[in-house]
Amino acid sequence: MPADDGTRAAASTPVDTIVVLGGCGDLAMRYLLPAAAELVAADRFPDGGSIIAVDRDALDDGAYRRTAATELAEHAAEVPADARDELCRRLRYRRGSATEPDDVRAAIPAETGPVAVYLALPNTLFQSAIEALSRVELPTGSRLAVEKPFGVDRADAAGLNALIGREFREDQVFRVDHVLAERTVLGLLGFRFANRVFEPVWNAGNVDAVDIVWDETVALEGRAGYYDRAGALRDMIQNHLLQILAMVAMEPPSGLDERQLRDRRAELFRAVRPPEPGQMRTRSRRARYTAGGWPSGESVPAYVDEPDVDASRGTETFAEVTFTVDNTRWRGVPFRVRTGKALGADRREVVVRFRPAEPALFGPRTPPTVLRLSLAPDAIRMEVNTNGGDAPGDPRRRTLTAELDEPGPGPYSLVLRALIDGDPGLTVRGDEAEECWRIVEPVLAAWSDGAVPMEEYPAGSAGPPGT
Ligand SMILES: O=C1O[C@H](COP(=O)(O)O)[C@@H](O)[C@H](O)[C@H]1O
Repeated sequence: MPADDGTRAAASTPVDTIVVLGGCGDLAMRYLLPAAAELVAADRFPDGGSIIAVDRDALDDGAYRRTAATELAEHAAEVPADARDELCRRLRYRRGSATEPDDVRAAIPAETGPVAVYLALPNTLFQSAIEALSRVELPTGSRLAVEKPFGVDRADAAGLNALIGREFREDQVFRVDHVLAERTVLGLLGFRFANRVFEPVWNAGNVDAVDIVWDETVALEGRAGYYDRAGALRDMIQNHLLQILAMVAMEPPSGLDERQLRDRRAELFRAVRPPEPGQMRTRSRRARYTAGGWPSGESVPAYVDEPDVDASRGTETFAEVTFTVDNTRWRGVPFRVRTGKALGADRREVVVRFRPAEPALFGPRTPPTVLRLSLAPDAIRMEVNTNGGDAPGDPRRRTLTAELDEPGPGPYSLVLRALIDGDPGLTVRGDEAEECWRIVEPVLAAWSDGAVPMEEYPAGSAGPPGT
């Protein structure tokens, strides 16, 4: 780690310049610029602030702004046009390579205060981009944002952490996981800890099982170059879904600052157990979509026939794993985590199934209470029993619903604002990233050894049979 040379306070000095390495890429165009436009619209982008995009395309400021305006019209259509135009005026473009120190140095304005450097790059370039950055004298208090997946396995993540740690203190590093900034995920803190009623029943004595589901209708969206090397488990479970699991299962923090929250999540990750080798076939599933279509009539080719997919890699587009949490609160409770692409419906939710009520009054078939914390649209639903009007012993199912539909910044806007402010609480600490790899590696190994068969499901269906 670099010496704490008295610049610690500077890490939380707001920055007004964000340098995006990979400024022409999908992440920048679909997520970062729209998020920045939202901040401009909400008057939360720094006064006089700018985004400097660095990429290899032969563009100048004007051409980059025109490209960005077209992309913003598509991906940030709900942001008022004047805010999009204002953001475009704040964009600069520098042609160069993210892995060439001279190019990166040339993109940093002279006489500037701290900057944020955002690696919006394929993760195969992280190491060389960080090595290049290490040869650039960044202004004191500058910070680094890195996208996921953070590394390709635990050893790789540890190597990246060590490399980053030579140049940046941990509080200057933002390993972005935008799902942590999703309203329902963030709202888990208030739901669990700002109510008296849930915490006492939030344990193995009362909870039967937890499901964390992230089903997507979208297929590859032109991202085969990345996705075919990642697969569903690395793309979604190693990071986003394990982070949701931690927010559901962690112990109460003693404060809401980044240190307390990340300590609690890291402690929870250390207790998460993947299936034992002999359980892999019953506690994990992998599958990939075959040709099919959506109810709109649009047809979808089989995954293996998608452009740029190498069928010999055997990449899964659906993954399901049942983890356990080896601590006093959760011992014995299955946490089933599942995600897939090209499915028939979008479904993103945490489902907490409680143990059945005592059967004495309403009988053994009374369904248990089920709590559904849904994302997109954000809502909390609790399926409970009452007794019906006709007879006292006739249970009726009712749903208590709270829609969380207040307008507000999207997750990437919160991520960018936190980066500007220097608050890494919504990001992943180095030890969390390594633990998450420790959790999924045995599953990846079992799958690559062929211990779990690759199943199939037609695109547009509910997933492999029985899921
Ligand atoms: O990081 C990723 O997330 C998206 C899902 O998040 P969303 O906020 O865009 O809905 C997923 O489709 C993608 O494969 C993954 O890389």
